[in-house]
Amino acid sequence: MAVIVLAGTIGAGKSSLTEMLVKELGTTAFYESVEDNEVLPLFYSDPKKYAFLLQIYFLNRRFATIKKALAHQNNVLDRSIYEDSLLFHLNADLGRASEIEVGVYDELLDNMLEELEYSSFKKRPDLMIHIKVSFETMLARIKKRNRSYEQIEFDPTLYDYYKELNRRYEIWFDEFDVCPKLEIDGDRYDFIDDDEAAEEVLNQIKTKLAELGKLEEEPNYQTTNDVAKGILN
Ligand SMILES: Nc1ncnc2c1ncn2[C@@H]1O[C@H](COP(=O)(O)OP(=O)(O)OP(=O)(O)O)[C@@H](O)[C@H]1O
Ligand SMILES: Nc1nc(=O)c2ncn([C@H]3C[C@H](O)[C@@H](CO)O3)c2[nH]1
Repeated sequence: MAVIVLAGTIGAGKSSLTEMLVKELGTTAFYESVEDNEVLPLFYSDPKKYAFLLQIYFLNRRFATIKKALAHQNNVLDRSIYEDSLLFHLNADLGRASEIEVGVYDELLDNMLEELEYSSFKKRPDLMIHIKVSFETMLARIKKRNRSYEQIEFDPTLYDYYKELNRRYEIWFDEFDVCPKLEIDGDRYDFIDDDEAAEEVLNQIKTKLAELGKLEEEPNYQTTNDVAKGILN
């Protein structure tokens, strides 16, 4: 069984790579709640009012997703529960959550992580993949995807928010030690429009999975270096 989680800043390419990866590996995708998320547009229109509510919403949805995902043999999760705290604390540092809210949230998150770690699930991800992008690429991708409430034209303060978020993500990933990890260069590889880049990225992931013993022999799957062949075990 392999649980793969994709991490990265806003617009890094997590949903896109999730889709590619599940096709390649024949596994199941679990996407973050965006289109059906009624709190997200509220948060962007009034972050101070809705930061805490959005965070509780995401935490609840992520926990439910993890429970569902762990019922499957192999799966890919678009964004991990380990990033929630990073996003919330950035908002808290910007004065969008009170001290009490921060305390309640941190305790709730700890409780949920403990539940994943020690109770019936007993499961950490098998691989964390971080898509690293520069701030310039982050801005370009947010623009390209064009969700109205995420646009800097909609709220110019988002420029500093995005810049700080991207900076914190790099530190967060360097320090992340919950499970094996891999970084993909999202600036270098346009895995959306360039087939060779897509193949290269998939090969990097499959090679890492093979190193971890999470790919098994299967002739339909091949990497260019021939190290990793197979489906997730
Ligand atoms: N490597 C890439 N090269 C070029 N374009 C990309 C790449 N990755 C993603 N994109 C494009 O960038 C935009 C954002 O990608 P995507 O929605 O996958 O990001 P995300 O990390 O899931 O974002 P969010 O966390 O905000 O939901 C999309 O328009 C997508 O087509
Ligand atoms: N504040 C905040 N906390 C989270 O835990 C969180 N998770 C995702 N998001 C925002 C980023 C994208 O706009 C959009 C899709 O990723 O949702 C979050 N925002």
